Amino acid sequence: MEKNPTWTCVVALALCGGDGRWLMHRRPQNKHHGGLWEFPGGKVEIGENPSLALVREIKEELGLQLTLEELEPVGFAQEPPNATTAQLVILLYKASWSGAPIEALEGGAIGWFSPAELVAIDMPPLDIALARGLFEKALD
Ligand SMILES: Nc1nc2c([nH]c(=O)n2[C@H]2C[C@H](O)[C@@H](COP(=O)(O)OP(=O)(O)OP(=O)(O)O)O2)c(=O)[nH]1
Repeated sequence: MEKNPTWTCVVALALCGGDGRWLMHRRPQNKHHGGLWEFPGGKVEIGENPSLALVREIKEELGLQLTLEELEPVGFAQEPPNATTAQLVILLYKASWSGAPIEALEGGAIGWFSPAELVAIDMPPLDIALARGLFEKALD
C-alpha cells in the first residue's frame, strides 16, 4: 500500500449569519492563495483535536468564542496525492452567528455572501468543492 505520511489537516468554518448569508475570509495578498476567498480556519497542530483547533483559529482570526457544541461537521475535501508537497485535507464545520459585527483580526477582509454569490467568488480549488457540497440542496 502506498503511504503518504505528510498530509496536512486544515479545519474551516462555514458561518451562517442571521440573514442567511455566509462569512468568507479573503486571504492577505502576501500569502499562499493570496486574494482568494476561503472559509476561515487554519492548520491543525500536531496532536491537536480538530474541533478544538477550529475554536482556537476562529478566536484568533475573528475574535469569536465558539463552543464545541455549536460546531456541526458538514464535509471534507482533499487534494489528490502528490509526491512533492504535503496533501491538504480540509474538514469543514458549520455554525450560526447573530452576535456583534465581525472583523478580520489577522489581515485580509471578510465578506458575507448568499449561497449563489458564494459559489461564484474566487476561491482555492478545495473550497469550490466544499461550497458546492455545503449548498448542494439550496442551489438545486
Ligand atoms: N483556512 C483555510 N485554509 C484553506 C482553505 N482552503 C485552502 O486551500 N486552504 C489552504 C491555505 C493554506 O495553505 C492552508 C491553511 O493554512 P492557514 O490558514 O493556517 O494559512 P497559513 O497562512 O498559516 O498557511 P501558509 O502560509 O503556510 O500556506 O490551507 C480554507 O477554506 N480555509
